[in-house]
Amino acid sequence: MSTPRIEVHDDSAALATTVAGELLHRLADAQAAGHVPQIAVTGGTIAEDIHEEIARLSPESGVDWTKVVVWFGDERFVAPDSPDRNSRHTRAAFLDAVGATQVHEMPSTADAEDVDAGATAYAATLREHGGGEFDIVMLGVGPDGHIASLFPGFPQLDVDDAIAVGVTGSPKPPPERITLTFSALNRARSVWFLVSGSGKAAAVAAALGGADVHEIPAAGVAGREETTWFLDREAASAL
Ligand SMILES: O=C(O)[C@H](O)[C@@H](O)[C@H](O)[C@H](O)COP(=O)(O)O
Repeated sequence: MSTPRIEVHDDSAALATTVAGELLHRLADAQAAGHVPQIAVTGGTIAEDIHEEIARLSPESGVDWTKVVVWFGDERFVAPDSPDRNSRHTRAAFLDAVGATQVHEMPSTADAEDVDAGATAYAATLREHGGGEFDIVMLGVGPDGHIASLFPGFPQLDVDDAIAVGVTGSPKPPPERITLTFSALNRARSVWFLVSGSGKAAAVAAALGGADVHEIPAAGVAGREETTWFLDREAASAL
């Protein structure tokens, strides 16, 4: 487990541009070394800003997005055309624009009979590709310290024999979701937390201050080689 590194940027726009640029830089380096990088993306508002910056900056980056494997850290278990689908937003924000072709969406209600079956199917797909050999996992953080769809006090926090699980009764709507587990997330070489706004400041301080993972799930994730908290000033204001 790597020691967390903290980067504080003036505002969400600077944060989004920095993260997008760093991601493209890492992907280009990996491809130059003959590696097909695997990343996991997240939902949420700062992620959306970052994704739009990736689309803007990618043409100059030299990254071949047909040689990047894209996974999702979590997804809402809703209809495929629902505006709640993270994959729908992520495709619109950058995946379609950059020409990504190796994108593994989590099942929707059209793909699986229930959320647990959907999680089982996604875990099987992950295992076909190495079982979560993520180079970079990007995670937004909720005001309650949740990451992906791992919420405080939920039983999924204690699941250590599966890499993806179903969630029902999510405190953040919609209620049904599929999420990677700590087991999967902590396999990543690099974990990047993407956090903007004063509403997250307490959760950021708690996560970095050694909070229990059952109270602040963000405290339960670290990369094997790198853990970086990309913050804006507001999100860093309680540090
Ligand atoms: O599907 C989801 O809802 C997201 O994956 C979720 O984990 C998100 O990343 C955080 O809730 C932060 O979201 P914001 O950046 O919008 O606060």
